[in-house]
Amino acid sequence: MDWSKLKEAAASRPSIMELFDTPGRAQDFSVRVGEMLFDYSKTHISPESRALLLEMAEQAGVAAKRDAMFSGAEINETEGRAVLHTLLRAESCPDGVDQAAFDGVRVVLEDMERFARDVRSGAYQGQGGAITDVINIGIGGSDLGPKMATIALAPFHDGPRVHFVSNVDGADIADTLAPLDPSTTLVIVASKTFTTIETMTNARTAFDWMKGSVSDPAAQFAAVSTAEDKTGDFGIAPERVFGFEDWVGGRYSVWGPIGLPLMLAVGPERFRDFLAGGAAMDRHFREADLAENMPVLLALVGLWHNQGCGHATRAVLPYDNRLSRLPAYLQQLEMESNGKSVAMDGSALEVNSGPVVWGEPGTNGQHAFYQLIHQGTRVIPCEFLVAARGHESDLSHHHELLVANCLAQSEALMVGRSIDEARRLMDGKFKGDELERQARHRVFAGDRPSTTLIYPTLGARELGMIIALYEHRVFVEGVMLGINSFDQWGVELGKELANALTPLVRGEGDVSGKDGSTRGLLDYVLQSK
Ligand SMILES: O=P(O)(O)OC[C@H]1O[C@H](O)[C@H](O)[C@@H](O)[C@@H]1O
Repeated sequence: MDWSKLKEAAASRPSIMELFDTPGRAQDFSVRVGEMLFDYSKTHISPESRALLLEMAEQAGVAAKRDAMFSGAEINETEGRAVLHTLLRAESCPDGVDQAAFDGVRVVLEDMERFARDVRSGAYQGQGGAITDVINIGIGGSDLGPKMATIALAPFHDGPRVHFVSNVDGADIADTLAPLDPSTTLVIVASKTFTTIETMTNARTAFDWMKGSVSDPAAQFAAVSTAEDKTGDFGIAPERVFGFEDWVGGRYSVWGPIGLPLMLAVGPERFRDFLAGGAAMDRHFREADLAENMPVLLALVGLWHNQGCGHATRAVLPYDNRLSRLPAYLQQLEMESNGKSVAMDGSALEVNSGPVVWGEPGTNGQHAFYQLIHQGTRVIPCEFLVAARGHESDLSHHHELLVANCLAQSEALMVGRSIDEARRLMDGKFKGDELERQARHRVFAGDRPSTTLIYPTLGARELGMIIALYEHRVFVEGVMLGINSFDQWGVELGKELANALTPLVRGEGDVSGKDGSTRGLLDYVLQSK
């Protein structure tokens, strides 16, 4: 892929305000899927640079690679696997996919639904009565997705309380277990591999806690994994083991059994709405022309900012408090998928890989880091998300303020405040050189890009659409960068070294092979024991 034209186009970009001289820009640079609207007009992308980006998408074979993914081709070449998380939400068996795989997904979904109904109705009980609390023990993809989605759909919670434990830091599980009654708690051990050290350590701690109070602790455990044999070794009965296949990547797994805590919280019907939202975005992604395709356009905006303009980070700013974990979820989805230096063919990447993704919900971030976004020396493209309506109809004045703040931020970023305006503001308060000096601090350069994703209200369907939108965005960016978005070799080295260091932290073994810094830190730990 030749990135030089994109870099040239980015280097000679007109200002965003100039681009708005063309009538109809807001409509032309917006796209809808159902009632969801993505507005990318407040960026420096001109009709010409958009045409260039679309041409690059054509050249990269985005459409063919998308079709290959949906039909179950082994596009995860470094692990020899298909990439079929979309099958978890498919309404019919896609061409090319084995009918048995589709049927298998439906069977597990129905098993989950039966179990969720039993837990929610009290037909399945703990040894002290109906289940009041569920703890999901998992990390990475086995935690971030279900946790983010469970928080997002809080208005629909009508099941047991759901808690999440991920960190190997004993503080996480200790704080979670402290207020709970083991005899009415269900523990879900969620791990694709069922080998992840953090999850297995937390699961054993939870088991011991349970054993202290009930006669049959394993009876209050369920498991979600691709390694069903290992769940048996842990003592979990097969009827509470929900399996999935290795063609579902961890960070793409919330749609299947990894979503069990969400289903327990909101019920099987809402979970189906969540799946339907994902399937609706899949349909759009498969059927819409690239130029009208929301995930493709979101990806092109990302590539324009990162690989074109050289902006190394992007902020995800949900004006939707229940999407508070979306930035953390997207950090895994985007940075684990596209944080690579090697192209699919083993050659070094010629451009930067995926950006650093970060963010916090608005309006909180406004009172913390937006200063840098508005006046810092680096440009940070912002991605706003906002619902037109909140769930709290009796608090609509809160929501009006929320929406006004969201729109104000994207406007302020684009329009800025000139030195003349700043001088006018300071006039009368200061004079001469002091007026000039004071005015300069109050200038906003403006011309800073942002996009806005707006939807009627955050329901299960909308959440499904949003997550699938971002999944496909990551896919398109990965295709255009020529990388494999579906492996994660970069997490392995740290795990191996942690295993080797664990005995040294206990004071066992020889530290002489370690570097000076690591030896010094080990010394500190051992002396503090
Ligand atoms: O679900 P598990 O097998 O326990 O894996 C949990 C997580 O750990 C790994 O280190 C990967 O980087 C993640 O992609 C994965 O989601």
